Amino acid sequence: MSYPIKGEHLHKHFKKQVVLDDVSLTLQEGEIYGLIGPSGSGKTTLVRILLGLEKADSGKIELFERRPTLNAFRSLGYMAQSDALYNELSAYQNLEFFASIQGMHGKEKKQRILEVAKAVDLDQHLQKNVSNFSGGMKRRLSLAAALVHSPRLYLLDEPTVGLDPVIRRKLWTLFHYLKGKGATIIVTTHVMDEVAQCDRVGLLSTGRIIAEGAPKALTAQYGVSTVEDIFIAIEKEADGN
Ligand SMILES: Nc1ncnc2c1ncn2[C@@H]1O[C@H](COP(=O)(O)OP(=O)(O)OP(=O)(O)O)[C@@H](O)[C@H]1O
Repeated sequence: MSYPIKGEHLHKHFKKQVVLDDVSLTLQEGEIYGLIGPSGSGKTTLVRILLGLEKADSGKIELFERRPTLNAFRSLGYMAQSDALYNELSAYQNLEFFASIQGMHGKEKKQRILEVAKAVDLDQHLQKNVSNFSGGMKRRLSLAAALVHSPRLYLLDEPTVGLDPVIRRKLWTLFHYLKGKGATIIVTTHVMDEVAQCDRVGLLSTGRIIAEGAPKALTAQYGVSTVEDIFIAIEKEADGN
């Protein structure tokens, strides 16, 4: 089985704070991997290290079974927690920008922009300036920007935050569709019904992945009925309760 991304023995600290303490994870091709953990447990830091946006103090990353190059990092589909969009441009122009830096042009670019806009339900709003978008519309546009070049690997940092349940469900249908096409997805989330939709989940706490596996296998391992119960137990432990 090939693996699109692998992090080995990753360590990271900010000043005196140890954020990642020997984290290793390997994603399998075509899986949706949910990264969960208490707020501040290092999920975003881990994702940013896997993306090459942050440097680990030590440890190793492989992308598509190779030492990553800048181009390999750039080819990934990344959706950050805060939207990195150009407010003064239209949604179409934003997507055009992201498609262009991925080397797309001409008819193919235009067609793909329309496709991804439709996938996130923004095809009727492409000519609007992003400054007039709601928070949820901006999230969806950020996701469309991450999809535009059809990457094989997506790193999505809380992609559904602030979205209504109908749109959230639509986006998860889209994630499953992408998976069906062979893409691999790592997604951070606090939403437990999303966790249940992941093939595997990694629980990050105090800088370590303390448990990893299919949601059902994990709940069985912890003797609880939902992943939420594991999560709550971890938070209590972190608070010293
Ligand atoms: N650039 C930075 N400089 C200093 N500290 C940082 C920096 N980035 C993150 N941290 C700290 O590292 C810890 C982990 O942050 P991170 O954003 O990775 O957590 P998270 O699990 O993604 O949290 P959330 O679920 O709230 O998004 C936090 O205590 C945060 O304050």
